[in-house]
Amino acid sequence: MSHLLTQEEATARAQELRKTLNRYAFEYYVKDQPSVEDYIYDKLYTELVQIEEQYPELIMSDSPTQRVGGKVIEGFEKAVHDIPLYSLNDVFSKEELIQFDQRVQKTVGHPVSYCCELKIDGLSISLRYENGLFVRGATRGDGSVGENITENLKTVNSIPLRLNEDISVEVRGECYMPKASFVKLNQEREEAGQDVFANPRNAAAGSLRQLDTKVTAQRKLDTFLYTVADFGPMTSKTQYDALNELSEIGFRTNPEKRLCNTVDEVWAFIQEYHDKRAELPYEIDGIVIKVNDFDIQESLGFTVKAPRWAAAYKFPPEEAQTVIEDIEWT
Ligand SMILES: NC(=O)c1cnc(OC2CCCC2)nc1N
Repeated sequence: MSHLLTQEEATARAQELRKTLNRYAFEYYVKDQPSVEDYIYDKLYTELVQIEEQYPELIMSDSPTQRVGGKVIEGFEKAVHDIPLYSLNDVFSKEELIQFDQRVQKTVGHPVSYCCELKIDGLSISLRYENGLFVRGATRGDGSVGENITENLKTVNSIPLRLNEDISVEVRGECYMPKASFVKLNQEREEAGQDVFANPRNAAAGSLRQLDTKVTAQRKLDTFLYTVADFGPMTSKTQYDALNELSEIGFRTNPEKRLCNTVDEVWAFIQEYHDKRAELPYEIDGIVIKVNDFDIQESLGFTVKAPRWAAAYKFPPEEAQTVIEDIEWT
């Protein structure tokens, strides 16, 4: 119980509590390695809530008390992407994968290494940080203009409100609903006589388009980040290293990545995760293959809509689910 603190004591204590609580939350939601029991977190959280009630001017944007939502907004403002979000060229067979690799080698003049990642079936998001603080979150939209959903994304526990370093970057990734959360949500909706969501991707889209952020906060969404758009002071020269650097500065990244030196190694990764797909705690709809070296990516460039240095190998849809309707909101 915090006895009545002076303004100065409260300021110092609130800063210390934000720092400690954000570290505990990073360990729990991003590294999946909590270092303290929940009751410790809850006790400190309650103390911070009391201090913020006593001194509301001490409520900072990176305070964990801001995650519970509660703002009801009128609508979503537009969010212009200074650096566009690209889509991916799809391939559907080993032959098409080999053709992709041949085209890359022909342009580059030598074999290249690929960073292979699971293709998470969620919603693309772009996150902007200034001096370490989360300042804007947006949907992909048409790649150039999306919707500002910052208030909703603040309720997603794996999105850091403050990075481990006070740097300015813009990163992109996927916001998704874990399979277990999807099943539980649909059971609740069915019991309440509401429509159920066709799949976790629709459920995530529906959850992020909520104007009442308290509803978003209850939906247990999660993230995997995979692209650095504005590097700021980040130094990675390859996609594989960039994924590790994203994790170091505070983002949740998918651990199932693999550096492949030949198209046969890429194919082995594709087969391995096609077989593992059903046991993953989140839905994937394929594998993303990216030329690993950023300088070589730059030499390959982009077509109108997609990079020449990446391909998405698409898995056939899982057992056909009755798709009620796809929420048209990319
Ligand atoms: N859904 C995914 O998991 C995913 C999607 N896209 C990308 O990379 C694109 C982004 C810009 C060019 C390549 N990687 C991913 N892992």
